Amino acid sequence: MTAPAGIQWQQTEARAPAAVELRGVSRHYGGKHAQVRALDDVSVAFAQGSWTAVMGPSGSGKSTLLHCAAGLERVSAGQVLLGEHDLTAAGDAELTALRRSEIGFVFQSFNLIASLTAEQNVTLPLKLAGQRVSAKAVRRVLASVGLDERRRHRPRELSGGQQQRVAIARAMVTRPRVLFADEPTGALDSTSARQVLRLLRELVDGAGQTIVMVTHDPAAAASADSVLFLSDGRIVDHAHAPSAAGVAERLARLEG
Ligand SMILES: Nc1ncnc2c1ncn2[C@@H]1O[C@H](COP(=O)(O)OP(=O)(O)OP(=O)(O)O)[C@@H](O)[C@H]1O
Repeated sequence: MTAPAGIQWQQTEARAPAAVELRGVSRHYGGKHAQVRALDDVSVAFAQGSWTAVMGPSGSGKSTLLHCAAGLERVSAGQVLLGEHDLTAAGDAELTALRRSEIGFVFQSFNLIASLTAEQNVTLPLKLAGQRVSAKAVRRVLASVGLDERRRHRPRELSGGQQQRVAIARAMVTRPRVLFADEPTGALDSTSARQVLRLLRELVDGAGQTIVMVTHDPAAAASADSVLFLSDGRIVDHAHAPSAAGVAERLARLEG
């Protein structure tokens, strides 16, 4: 189904409240004469407990959408609502506090701190958020990603897939309202990628986690509940429970 550009798009038909919502969000870069509209009047609500993949050609605004929704970047116009919090109205200190307690972020390149063990990497967000550090809770979250026995290892002593699972544990330790993932399987071999996608599915089905994930990989996108397609900074299509072949075909049409 093709949605008209800029249409308000609800993530599921279900009436679950939105974990994060963008209302008429635009993000422009550059000056008056060479302006790029990275996001152009995007409205979308991501329901609690849903997993959405964001796809689109290179430069279509996927990372910008993720960064604006996660409060990593300010919008040029519109509103970003994270539950009851309006990120666009928040001052810098409030935004930092919200990012630390309500948002988890996973990157393609893991971004673990090389000098810290897996356990210390996972502990860090709790310390930054000023939360009590429970060694038991840290071990529990490492066990939930299958890495309790590797907790004393440093990133260089772990495989890419293991490092990404530590990064997911680190993002999840503060129990964020939304987990944002930017190409989480982009640097992994297919077996490790499948493991990471299985883990994300467990978080959604088992813990009701909300996930918004940018990916270029149709197989990864097909692991999500639904897929949002961007082109030129606008939502132009969406698919619910799509197959990898269906996703690849829609993407090819956009890239064509
Ligand atoms: N800091 C910036 N300054 C100027 N233009 C930017 C900046 N960040 C992004 N853009 C532009 O905004 C548009 C959207 O970029 P964005 O990175 O969101 O796209 P994307 O879909 O994530 O691309 P890719 O798949 O290649 O990572 C692009 O035209 C890009 O060049």
